[in-house]
Amino acid sequence: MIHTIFALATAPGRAGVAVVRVSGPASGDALAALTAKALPRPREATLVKLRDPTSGEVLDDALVLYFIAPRSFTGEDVVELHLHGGRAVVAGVVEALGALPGLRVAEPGEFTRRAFENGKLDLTEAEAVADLVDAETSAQRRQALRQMEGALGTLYDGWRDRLTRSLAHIEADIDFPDEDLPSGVSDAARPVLATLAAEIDAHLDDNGRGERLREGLHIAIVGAPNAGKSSLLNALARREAAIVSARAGTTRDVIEVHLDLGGYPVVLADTAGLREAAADEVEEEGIRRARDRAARADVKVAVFDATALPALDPATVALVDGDTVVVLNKTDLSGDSGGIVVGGQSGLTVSARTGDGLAALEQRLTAFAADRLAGSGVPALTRARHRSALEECRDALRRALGAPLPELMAEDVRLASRALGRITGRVDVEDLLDVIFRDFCIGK
Ligand SMILES: Nc1nc2c(ncn2[C@@H]2O[C@H](COP(=O)(O)OP(=O)(O)OP(=O)(O)O)[C@@H](O)[C@H]2O)c(=O)[nH]1
Ligand SMILES: [K+]
Ligand SMILES: [Mg+2]
Repeated sequence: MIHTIFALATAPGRAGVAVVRVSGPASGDALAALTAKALPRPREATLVKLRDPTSGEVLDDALVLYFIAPRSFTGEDVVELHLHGGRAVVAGVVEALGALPGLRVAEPGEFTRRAFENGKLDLTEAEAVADLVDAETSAQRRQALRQMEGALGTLYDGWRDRLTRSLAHIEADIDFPDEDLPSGVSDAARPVLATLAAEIDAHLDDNGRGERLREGLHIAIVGAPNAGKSSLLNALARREAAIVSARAGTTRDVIEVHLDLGGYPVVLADTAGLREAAADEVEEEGIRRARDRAARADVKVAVFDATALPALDPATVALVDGDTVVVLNKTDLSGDSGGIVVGGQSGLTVSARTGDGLAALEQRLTAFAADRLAGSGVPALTRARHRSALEECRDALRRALGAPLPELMAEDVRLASRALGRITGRVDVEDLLDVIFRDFCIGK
């Protein structure tokens, strides 16, 4: 029996409106039970009193919508209850729904999973629903919307169609080897497979742009103790996220803030000051974490202290590379000391205290973000899951191209096609679904 599921679709807590979603064959019955009335016309917002079916007590004056299968988000009968967003209202309605026969609370992602199982969405589109709900910046929103509209699914399905046609050619070769077919039909498949392998390679070779756009560009602030790293993080975040003090070795744990730089998501990390003689094992661990974070960051901000000039902290200098923005801080104290050049890069002069130079620093970081995350209009793969399936597909194509017999070629083309099909969910993906939909929150 298919259960009818329900859940609060909006964020929990007080709000102007809260939406409870119900999906499944008993949705209409549930609505009728709560209203003690005939069902409203489908897809037409209707104001009704919702009552507890047992006690008859009025729970809310609500706007309700009724969708009949298959014309709904999940492809099942769906009811949406737009309630006044108070905790007691929501609790009362949820409790009343739970008491009805055949209804149960939805699991995380279960609405979207049902939409997938009913053919309303492919897997990349379902994943995009989660990304859209999680999107914090405009670039993330655009990527999620594009994927939700099917940009990735269409690309992968198109590739899969080409493989299917090639496979037909190869199989013709196997089935009718003696017929007078134009010399070696499977030879005709070769250029098609080679082109596709090259296209997949180009798609994979994107520096993880789409995945990074989902997660944010990682920027690590590094420098000697007291260079002003935490002050700089706070100034960029426009809040006191990290403790600042005149004592060297203040910061130990890595402190992260999420920023929106020109529409690009950035995870900015403050780290412990680098020095040889750590005060204790806690600071030592902090420095280890700082180095680890610097090594994994997409971009580093190397902070030097203008009051320490002409000395430049050697541990920080050693970390400067092509992915580093060099910054000279505390220029409010140093008078006209001139700039610094580290690793061939002239440093930006800033003051975390007065805010001087911070706009230029933000611009430089935004340019890094745009360079790493901006798309060229081609949809980007957005998950490690897509990447590994595409690599599997490409490897199978390579094997197919080197296959000595049409039978072996056909087998590898089948494997390549299956790998593509798993991305969109066109082939057996039962084992994947729990993992994919587990990341959704309840009500999606
Ligand atoms: N005048 C002036 N003082 C600053 C500036 N930036 C930081 N400071 C001061 O320098 C001291 C150290 O600043 P922090 O931000 O704690 O330095 P840090 O690099 O995070 O230090 P650790 O966490 O110990 O490695 C504090 O007293 C700050 O107020 C600046 O631009 N100008
Ligand atoms: K400090
Ligand atoms: Mg600090």
